[in-house]
Amino acid sequence: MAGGIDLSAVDRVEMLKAFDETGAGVKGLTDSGVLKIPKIFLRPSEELAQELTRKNTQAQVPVIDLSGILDPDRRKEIVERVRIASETWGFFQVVNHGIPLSVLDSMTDGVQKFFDMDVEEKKKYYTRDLTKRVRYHSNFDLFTSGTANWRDSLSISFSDQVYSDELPLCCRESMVEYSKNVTSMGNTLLELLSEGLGLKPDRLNKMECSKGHRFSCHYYPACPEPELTLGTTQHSDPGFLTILLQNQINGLQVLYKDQWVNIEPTPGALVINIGDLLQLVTNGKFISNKHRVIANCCGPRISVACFFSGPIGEHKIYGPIKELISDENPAKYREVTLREYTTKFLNTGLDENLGLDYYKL
Ligand SMILES: O=C(O)CCC(=O)C(=O)O
Ligand SMILES: [Fe+2]
Repeated sequence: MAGGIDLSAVDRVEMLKAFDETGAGVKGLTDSGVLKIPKIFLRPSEELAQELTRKNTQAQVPVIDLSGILDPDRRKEIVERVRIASETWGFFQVVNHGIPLSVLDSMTDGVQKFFDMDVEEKKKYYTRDLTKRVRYHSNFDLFTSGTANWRDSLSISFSDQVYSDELPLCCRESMVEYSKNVTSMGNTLLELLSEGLGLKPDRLNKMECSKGHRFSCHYYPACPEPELTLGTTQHSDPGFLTILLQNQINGLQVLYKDQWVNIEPTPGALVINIGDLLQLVTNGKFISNKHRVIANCCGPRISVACFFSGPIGEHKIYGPIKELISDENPAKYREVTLREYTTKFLNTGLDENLGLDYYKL
């Protein structure tokens, strides 16, 4: 696809290759002082035209206070808020979640340190080989998407075993610490979500929804023409659940009632969202909502998305949970192996992905 701009497909591929070969990413462009963004980042004009009418500055994503979660009455309240947010927004922020602010700050500092390294140092990790556990790249879907995004990323896959000596030294300790904390929080959230579905607290964890997680550490440099591009194209997340840490620079937006709503950075808060696989196993009760990141004239914006996507690379099958379907409420989605599902996601550009529609019955 040649995107919606005046560029032949051949020219476009050449430009993408030239950009990719630098290994310097979008940060390299801003560091070199570009004043105009290269054509590969330009969004189609019809998409830009829609922007003017699609903003909602009033609505606010629910913020849920997790303090007192072990007290039975308080827990009921929290479960109810989590349920409502998951059925309506598919997004919420959590505060008083128990992860110390120092652990969050050290994680974003670690990401900053990684991207601040010399290009030659960073290049040691620059790869599009999906079998690598540590991958630094700009736009995982650079060659499959219509428009490139104004961001670079460092992607880390964790399994039960933590391969800490493979992690870049500048952020190793903070990543391992954050990974421990976020794993335990993922389990807690899946318990709350199970209870919100009227199921036993361990139901989703028993399905191994929180087994195997991956960090996407995004770096969004300041952009000289932010209104012409995006930090992240609109999409829904493919996994079960995402826990997102963001620094204090705005940009994340969620689509609510067909309008974009800002998710304001709140110190110490984490953003939680339901992914496509959780929508699939809950038979559509919880929604995996579209979101995106706008580009910004100031920066860098740093975020760390932690995706819980089930046991990586396995043939495990997921479909709507039996207790949630009935004659009146039949299965809306077919069963799918995790391998088929993941392969499909990774081979499709973010802006071309049909999400769950592909698995609808
Ligand atoms: O950077 C962000 O705030 C969001 C990133 C995101 O949506 C993703 O990695 O799936
Ligand atoms: Fe996302």
